[in-house]
Amino acid sequence: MAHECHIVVFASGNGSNFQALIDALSSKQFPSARITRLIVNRKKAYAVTRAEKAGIPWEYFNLISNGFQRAGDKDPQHIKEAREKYDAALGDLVLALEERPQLIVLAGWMHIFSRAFLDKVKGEGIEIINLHPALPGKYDGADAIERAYEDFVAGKLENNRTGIMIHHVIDEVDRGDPIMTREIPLEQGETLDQVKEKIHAHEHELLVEATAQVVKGILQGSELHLETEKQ
Ligand SMILES: Nc1nc2c(c(=O)[nH]1)N[C@@H](CN(C=O)c1ccc(C(=O)N[C@@H](CCC(=O)O)C(=O)O)cc1)CN2
Ligand SMILES: NCC(=O)N[C@@H]1O[C@H](COP(=O)([O-])[O-])[C@@H](O)[C@H]1O
Repeated sequence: MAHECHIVVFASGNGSNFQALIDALSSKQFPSARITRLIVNRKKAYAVTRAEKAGIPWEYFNLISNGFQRAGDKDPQHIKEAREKYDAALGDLVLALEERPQLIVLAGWMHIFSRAFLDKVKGEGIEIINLHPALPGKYDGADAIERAYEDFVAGKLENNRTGIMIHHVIDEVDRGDPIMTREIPLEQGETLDQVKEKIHAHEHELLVEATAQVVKGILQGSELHLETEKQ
């Protein structure tokens, strides 16, 4: 049977990048892969609607509504412990999936993982990649597009260019090795919404390209493993 790469997508919002992956995987050009689950941490994420339309099972798993953190609790130690318990439970959830993934794609997932998730999942050989709307080493964290645009308007954006990247996920946020990057020039007079629209269009392309590259590597690795086992 042809080997197939199982992908779990994590999202927190609209899911347009998730949709780009759904559409790409239905084409013959994409290497053998299937999105076996969507995981969201926001109940109203439109990504859920996209999953339902595509017949992809989905799971809502939230730090507060699943009881890991009390709403309004501001104690830093409580928050740290709650996040670690949530992350460990989310890792267990992934590892318990009937179709265990070989790849996790963070497509607009707005939660910073602790090592409680990363070590558990990576320890089982599952790769994690993330889409970030900035170039390596620039605008780490949330609201990257808005911050780059603010610098552009203030005449402080280097070469009047921002960009996007897909990178391996490590503990340090947005500092994992880049897989693919793309520079995006900003033009005088562009509004923030126009810039966002332009960036999202590039994201949809690059995320598909980068995911296909990672999937090919996973499939080749599996074939090599199977060959070795036969010897
Ligand atoms: N350990 C890692 N976790 C995550 C990474 C990563 O590289 N390492 N990438 C992020 C995705 N991301 C940027 O690409 C990102 C997402 C969210 C945040 C953030 O500040 N989150 C806050 C909550 C914000 C909110 O709920 O609106 C938080 O988690 O407290 C920063 C960067 C995914 N995880
Ligand atoms: N730091 C992570 C981050 O900012 N990710 C960004 O969230 C958006 C999700 O859009 P989508 O829900 O339409 O795919 C995308 O722009 C993605 O780069």
